[in-house]
Amino acid sequence: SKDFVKGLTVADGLNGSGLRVLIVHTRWNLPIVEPLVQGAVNTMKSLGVSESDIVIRQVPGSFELPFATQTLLASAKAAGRPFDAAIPIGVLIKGSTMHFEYIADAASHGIMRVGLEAGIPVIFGLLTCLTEDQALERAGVGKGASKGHNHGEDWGMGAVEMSLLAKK
Ligand SMILES: O=Nc1c(NC[C@H](O)[C@H](O)[C@H](O)CO)[nH]c(=O)[nH]c1=O
Repeated sequence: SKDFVKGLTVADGLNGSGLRVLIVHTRWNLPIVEPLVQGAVNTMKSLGVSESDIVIRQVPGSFELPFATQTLLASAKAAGRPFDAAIPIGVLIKGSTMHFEYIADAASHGIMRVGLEAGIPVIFGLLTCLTEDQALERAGVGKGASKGHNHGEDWGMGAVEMSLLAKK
């Protein structure tokens, strides 16, 4: 398999056709969140997921991601249209207070718990960055020549891979 990113390679033979995936993204830091969402969508489509099977919803900030993911997974299941995976996407950038730490801690533990309790793979789509440049780099829109790597692409691949793991 070709080298997808340093430390993460493409899992061979991923076929995402027929999978339904939920993306919940924040409006906080939207100029960085948008390329992350696009990276996840593009990668999932390249792995066979239909655009109509990718549902995109938004919330104010990362603290709202666990609740939104939980409630949207539950309502889709109740409607008989369950999701195979969810990708909550948010960008936390350290400010001058401890706010960042508390949200990062709450959101990361919350996102993990939602997946385990729902029995549906939930990808950790949270960037926790100390500077804006770090966040831009990890959304593939960095100011440097390389522009960095879009982690949204990894999250899209992970959603397909984890959905198939659960189905085997
Ligand atoms: O503070 N910084 C950030 C932030 N704060 C808002 C928080 O997530 C929540 O929406 C509010 O506290 C209201 O519940 N949300 C982010 O996604 N990134 C940040 O960098």
